[in-house]
Amino acid sequence: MDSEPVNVREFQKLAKEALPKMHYDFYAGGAEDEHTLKENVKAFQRITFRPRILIDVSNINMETTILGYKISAPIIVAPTGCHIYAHPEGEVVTARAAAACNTIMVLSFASSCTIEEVASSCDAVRFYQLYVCKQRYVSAQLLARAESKGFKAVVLTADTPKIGRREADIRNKLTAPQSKNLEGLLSVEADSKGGSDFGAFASETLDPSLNWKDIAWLKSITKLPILLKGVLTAEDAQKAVEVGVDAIIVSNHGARQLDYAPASISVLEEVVQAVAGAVPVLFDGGVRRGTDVFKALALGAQAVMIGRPVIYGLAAKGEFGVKRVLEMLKDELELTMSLNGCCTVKDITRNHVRTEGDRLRSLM
Ligand SMILES: Cc1cc2nc3c(=O)[nH]c(=O)nc-3n(C[C@H](O)[C@H](O)[C@H](O)COP(=O)(O)O)c2cc1C
Ligand SMILES: CC(C)CC(=O)C(=O)O
Repeated sequence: MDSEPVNVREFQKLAKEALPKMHYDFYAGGAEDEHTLKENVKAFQRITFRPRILIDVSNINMETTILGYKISAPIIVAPTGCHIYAHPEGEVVTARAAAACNTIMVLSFASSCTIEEVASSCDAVRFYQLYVCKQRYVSAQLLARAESKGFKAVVLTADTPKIGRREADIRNKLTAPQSKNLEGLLSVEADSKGGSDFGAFASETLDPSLNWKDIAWLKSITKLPILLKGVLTAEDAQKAVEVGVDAIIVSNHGARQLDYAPASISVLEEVVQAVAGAVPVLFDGGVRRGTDVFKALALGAQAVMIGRPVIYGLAAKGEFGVKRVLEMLKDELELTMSLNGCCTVKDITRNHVRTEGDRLRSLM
């Protein structure tokens, strides 16, 4: 592509050109037939607006707060592993870009850079994403390090008791992650049996016995607020509130875990209704446009998290690329708010969107 990208999707093409196939496929891929991967994006396309007119939109304010922390717009950086494949300096660069955009980055447990490197890269509010390992002391130690380095919340990813079947990674024989955080704590060597070493490492490391009772364990080892990531049903949303998490993240892990899990946006409202305002609900999966951000907010999300586009920005143009991705989404959100007649994020309501469900109900 000769010209500068004009939207977030165009960064994907640049990233594909910039990266070795094995690493591009790791970032871009989903589980099995990638049905959910496509649905995450397509389901947004089935939601339309009910824009309101003749509202003074000369001043738009996108600011919001997450767990009391002010951010410039309801768009934050999702936890994604292995940024070193996209940029030689890895997550440190992503962290700087997020900070420059006045937003929160969630640092992945599978980050290439250490917690300490990211913490000292720049001043910003950051959250830490936790996987629970079979060797629980590893998770406990990493969380303690994040807490001592000023991370403000822990995102417990609950949709990965085992790693999803990512066939591109198996075909490419993806190598195990380079994780400086784990040095001295855990070996990344694993027997892939001819498939992906990355998958083999994850299978040997993730604790499939993790269950609802372990939220009490997590609370016993940290004072940080807990966000539970991977909720897709009303039942689990209610349980999450009962066990006392501080926020819920509606997510299907960017369609990398269970294929034929629902598109995240298609279940957001179900979760929001079940939670009934008890805790904030965040959202991720398939957000590629400011219009997508608006739709998620209209269906009850407090903020959205961005996964792949951030990595594509990093791979294509480093810190500038991540900033551009976040700015493009913010600019598009601002315009979408203006054209829907909303001056602040609080003005965005359920009445501003029409979902597939609404259309079906209107036919009955
Ligand atoms: C390359 C890649 C690595 C990921 N690594 C993690 C991870 O370490 N922890 C986690 O909770 N989620 C991880 N995710 C899932 C993201 O946090 C997020 O749920 C997803 O990417 C959102 O969908 P999107 O990519 O369509 O924006 C990863 C996603 C991708 C694409
Ligand atoms: C399973 C992890 C080690 C990484 C991850 O969450 C991902 O690649 O989606």
